[in-house]
Amino acid sequence: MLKTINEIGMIVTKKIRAAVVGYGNIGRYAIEALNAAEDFEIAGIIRRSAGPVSAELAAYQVVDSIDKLENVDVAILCSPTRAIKEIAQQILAKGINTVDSFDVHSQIVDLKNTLAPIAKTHNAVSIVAAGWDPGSDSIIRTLMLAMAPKGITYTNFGPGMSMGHSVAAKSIKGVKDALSITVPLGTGIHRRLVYIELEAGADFATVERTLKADDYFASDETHVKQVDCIDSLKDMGHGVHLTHKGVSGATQNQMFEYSMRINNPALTSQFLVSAARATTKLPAGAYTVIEVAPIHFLQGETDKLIERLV
Ligand SMILES: NC(=O)C1=CN([C@@H]2O[C@H](COP(=O)(O)OP(=O)(O)OC[C@H]3O[C@@H](n4cnc5c(N)ncnc54)[C@H](OP(=O)(O)O)[C@@H]3O)[C@@H](O)[C@H]2O)C=CC1
Ligand SMILES: N[C@@H](CCCC(=O)C(=O)O)C(=O)O
Repeated sequence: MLKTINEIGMIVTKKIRAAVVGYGNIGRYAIEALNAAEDFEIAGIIRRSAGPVSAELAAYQVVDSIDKLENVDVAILCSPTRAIKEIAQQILAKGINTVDSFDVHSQIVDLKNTLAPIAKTHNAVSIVAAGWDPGSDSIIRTLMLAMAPKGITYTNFGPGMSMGHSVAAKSIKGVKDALSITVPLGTGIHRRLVYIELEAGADFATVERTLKADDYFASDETHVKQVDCIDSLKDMGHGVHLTHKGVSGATQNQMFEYSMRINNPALTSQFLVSAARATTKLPAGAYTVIEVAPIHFLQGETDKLIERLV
């Protein structure tokens, strides 16, 4: 809940009004997660083209610009990673908080530093890279390092569907649909199996070459296979096995593990909603998840949460 002061100076609480930007996999599950969170209400859904509204969205305002929605506290950006920087800048400049699950790890610092001055100028908050990896896994890696500051952490994904890699593959000219499966080879090394459904007349060899040169794939062993129908292969399950072996103080051989098997968009969207809540509790600026106090992600009174969790 948001605490605000009304016209006669009284403190009142109200639900956090969230807008969902982009109605793909993450967008769909974001609506589900918002509906399950009692401190949120859905201000509307922003699509590139508002078009005719499908039955499942009939209960919501579907618009092509955030300006057409009223009193939005936070925009949950469910757009492709490569569109996030542009969209976040525009929305923060209107004084509206943003959260995203931007997942190009090497560009997160740049994204945060680009958004921070805009957020501060317009009294808004942005939490970037707030899915599960980057996102909740980033917090686990941070904790592991706090518990054993010397040592090596391995992040082993899958096997499962990477949304980021699938979106990157789908964006290549000539690709109708794509599914990128991440296969763990151990010690943080992965193989990519990318299934591609081509547009009529597209050349497979050109698509394969373009895909293998894309930053999402260039540094991993990548196999591209042409198929007739992506939908018949698609399963949005994924997972991670994180390990850290290191040293606490001067004592060696400290071993930590963290594992999960998940529905990828459901977890990503849930954490985005938790991050959207956190934006309402922070001073203006841009943050990664490891810079946010964990309690800010949760609904409820501070003392009660401390009693339950600490
Ligand atoms: N950090 C993490 O842990 C994770 C991050 N992600 C990130 O989430 C992103 C979205 O994934 P997913 O929901 O599967 O993707 P989808 O392709 O299913 O959905 C993206 C939606 O964004 C809109 N869109 C499409 N192209 C553009 C564009 N060029 N510019 C602006 N908007 C566009 C469309 O919605 P509309 O037609 O309504 O406009 C589309 O449906 C991925 O790129 C991935 O990087 C995903 C999972 C985990
Ligand atoms: N960012 C990922 C989530 C983490 C898994 C991953 O990075 C991978 O499979 O390569 C995704 O978009 O699904």
